[in-house]
Amino acid sequence: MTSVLQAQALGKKYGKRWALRDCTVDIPAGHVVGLVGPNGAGKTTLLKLASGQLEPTAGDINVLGGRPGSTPAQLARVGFVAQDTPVYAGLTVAEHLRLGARLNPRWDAALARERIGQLDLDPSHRAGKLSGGERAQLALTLGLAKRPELLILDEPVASLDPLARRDFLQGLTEATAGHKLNVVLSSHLVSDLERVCDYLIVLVDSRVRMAGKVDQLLATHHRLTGPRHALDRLQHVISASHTDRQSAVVVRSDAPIHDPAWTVSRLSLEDLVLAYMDKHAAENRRVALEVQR
Ligand SMILES: Nc1ncnc2c1ncn2[C@@H]1O[C@H](COP(=O)(O)OP(=O)(O)OP(=O)(O)O)[C@@H](O)[C@H]1O
Repeated sequence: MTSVLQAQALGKKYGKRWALRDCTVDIPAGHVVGLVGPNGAGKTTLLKLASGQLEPTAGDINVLGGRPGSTPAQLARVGFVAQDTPVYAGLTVAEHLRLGARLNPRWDAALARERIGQLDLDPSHRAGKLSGGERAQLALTLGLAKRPELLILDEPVASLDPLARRDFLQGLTEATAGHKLNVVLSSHLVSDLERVCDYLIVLVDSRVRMAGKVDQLLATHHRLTGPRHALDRLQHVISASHTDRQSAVVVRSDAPIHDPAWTVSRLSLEDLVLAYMDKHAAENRRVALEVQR
């Protein structure tokens, strides 16, 4: 299998309003995939459609070769950790594990016990009394012990302090290193995604603006600074900002840029994501295409 998730013209309406519209995406297998985009881009809606919690209003979605949530077997293959790391406040850590064992046919009790031990969580502690970081770790443990083929995490670290975020992401990296686990993780924190993801998708207004392996994306995008009049010599402009004479431009190019008018520097992943999220970016790309003609 080459894709874990394929969506074709996928749409979801709440009442009269589209939350996700005409979304076409192909998420390859064998990666820890970061999903990033502005508020309201449709990330949570897409992830809920992928885990079978929502039904599409339009289009098709296919996860691990099946329709999300269509059968108990399909449900068992996909794990989902929602925003705000949902756990039952009144249940103890041990009761969460027992519940996980009862609800999940592929439950890995040894993995769950081992992780809870490593995290130094008291099994008799009620989840409502755990810190935000501990709750997130408990939710991740439940997601991993389900032994899914695809684990979906929707902004799992949003409310955590930097130390708890680091511990959570480290736990995720360790868990994925040992197993053939596909992960799709949404977050606004690009630096966090950079730490764990080897593939990145930027979703803006339901559309995939950028997708690819992180190392390839960084190798094929460049920041250029130079005189504004040299702008029309550039192709594949992703974003641009100008002063009267100077322009700072993000371009996509597989080949090195040798035009002496431009000073070329490397981009951070965060700058690259911002360039694609820039609301003028689509307009810039259109201009670049016109320049090419
Ligand atoms: N249950 C709902 N009822 C009505 N509208 C909704 C519902 N859930 C989401 N929406 C709307 O759908 C759009 C997409 O929301 P979604 O939560 O998927 O975006 P997102 O990219 O995950 O945003 P964020 O980064 O803020 O979490 C938004 O305009 C949102 O207001």
